[in-house]
Amino acid sequence: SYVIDQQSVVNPMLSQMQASNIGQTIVDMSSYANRYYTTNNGVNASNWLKQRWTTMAAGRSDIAVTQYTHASWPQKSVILTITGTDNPNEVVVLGGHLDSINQSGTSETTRAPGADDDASGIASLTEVLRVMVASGYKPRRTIKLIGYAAEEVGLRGSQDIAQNHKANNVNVVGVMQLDMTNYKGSVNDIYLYTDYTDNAQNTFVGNLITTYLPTLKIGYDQCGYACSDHASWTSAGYWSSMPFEAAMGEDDPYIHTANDTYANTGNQADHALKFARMALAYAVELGSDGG
Ligand SMILES: N[C@H](Cc1ccc(I)cc1)C(=O)NO
Ligand SMILES: [Zn+2]
Ligand SMILES: [Zn+2]
Repeated sequence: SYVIDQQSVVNPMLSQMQASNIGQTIVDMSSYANRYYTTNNGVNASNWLKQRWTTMAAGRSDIAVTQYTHASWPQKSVILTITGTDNPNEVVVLGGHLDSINQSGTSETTRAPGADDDASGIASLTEVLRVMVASGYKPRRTIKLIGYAAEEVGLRGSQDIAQNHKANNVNVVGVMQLDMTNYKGSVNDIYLYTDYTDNAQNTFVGNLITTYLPTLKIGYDQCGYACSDHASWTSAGYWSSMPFEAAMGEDDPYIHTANDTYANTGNQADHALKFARMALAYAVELGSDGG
């Protein structure tokens, strides 16, 4: 049952969230030539994120940051775990992918800044982390923030991780994917994709938006294929949602090229801030349930 009852905790946190912080993370991540899953740049970008999240979690003994080693390529996924206080076996997952790609082929020096795809999603999650730590928020359930490796080459990092959670019978109660959050290509603000996701959870996410972000307009659409890491969790039997920046065909036209830059999303992160706020509400409302 998706009860919305944490207003006194969520609303003060929402007002602390700032687009400028999201923009800085996008700039930092897109400064690597690329974040491709097989390059040294790609490996270094993963290590950068691990260090960044580790620094942000300093002082919190309930927060651990690890890298997930994938057998057949060098770029690691990054997993931040906030262990729940009295209901830690129930797990809430929020993710985005840390890799990038250039559709013409990506070698060590090929330019693939991936500012929107998907530094924007990682940056949105990073702002969620910053505000949760600043507020001293401690969830009852365990919350995991995941930067997946190798999404662009077949959702491979999330496939490994989702299947690993399934094999270990981890009770993941919900998954949210943020892949491309900063290019406002359509009339509505947040588009909930209805294929390869869970309908009941999508309804909950819609209710979170109307409750906490009432000025935002919600759209619905379908990818028609497994278009991001949420599909790995769905195929492992978990409930996932994929809030996306635009309607199909109206998304960022620069993705998978050297022109997927912060400048090409207007050197601002106002659109991504909507997704960060939605993600915070999702994390706290689901994370605060006692079981
Ligand atoms: N294909 C996806 C992005 C993507 C997802 C949905 C739609 I509609 C259009 C584009 C991708 O590149 N993810 O990294
Ligand atoms: Zn992509
Ligand atoms: Zn993507």
